[in-house]
Amino acid sequence: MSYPMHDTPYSTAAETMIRDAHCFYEHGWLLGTSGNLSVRLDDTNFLITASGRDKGRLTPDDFLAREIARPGERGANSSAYPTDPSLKPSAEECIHQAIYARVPGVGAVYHVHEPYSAFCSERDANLGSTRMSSAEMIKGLGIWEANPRVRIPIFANHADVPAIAAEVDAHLSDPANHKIPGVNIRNHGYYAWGSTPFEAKRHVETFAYLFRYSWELGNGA
Ligand SMILES: CSCCC(=O)C(=O)COP(=O)(O)O
Ligand SMILES: [Zn+2]
Repeated sequence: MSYPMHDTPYSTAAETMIRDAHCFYEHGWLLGTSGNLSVRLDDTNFLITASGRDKGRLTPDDFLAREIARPGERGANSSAYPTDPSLKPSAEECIHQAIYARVPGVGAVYHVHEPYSAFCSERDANLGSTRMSSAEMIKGLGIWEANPRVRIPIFANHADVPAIAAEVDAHLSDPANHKIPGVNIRNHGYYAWGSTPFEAKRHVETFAYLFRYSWELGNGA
């Protein structure tokens, strides 16, 4: 399977994810093949990491293109882009599908296994969300209001991943829930998205700071 030439949406998306994944890996947020990344290619397709790859050492051969499902549909559609048929998409593709289908203008979805998000999810499971209380860093989520009241929702980590995706899909079917560009999966890790890969990366890093801040401060309420 030949990798599309340089300076195509496919090659640019792959190169961006290789670079961003390496950065997250160095932080310790993608250890042991954990996490997955995707970038939109056009109106109807995105490029996603193949399942089980070393996210610290991704190569251009570790991605495959998928078609975006319609809202509420379970997506698992191959794409018109050339894709090695032996590659298996991320086991969590359906969560990426729900985010692309429900949130208008999403250009990238990044999922990391960052430890403080897991600590906070255990502590705050009974509340259903974690309060993000560092007012200055909340600006990194694109929220600039004074005294923002920001909480990131926590979803159950069902063994059946499509069941997680169905709950994320239901949550995002309400546009009022689009203000926070992320969801946390209990004792697992979080998803963050943005209109571009740059913005998705900024949101991943901002959530990492905010979860650690919340945990270190012991601020669970
Ligand atoms: C040790 S990682 C377990 C699976 C997971 O949660 C994950 O994020 C990676 O799954 P993928 O199929 O995308 O490699
Ligand atoms: Zn995961």
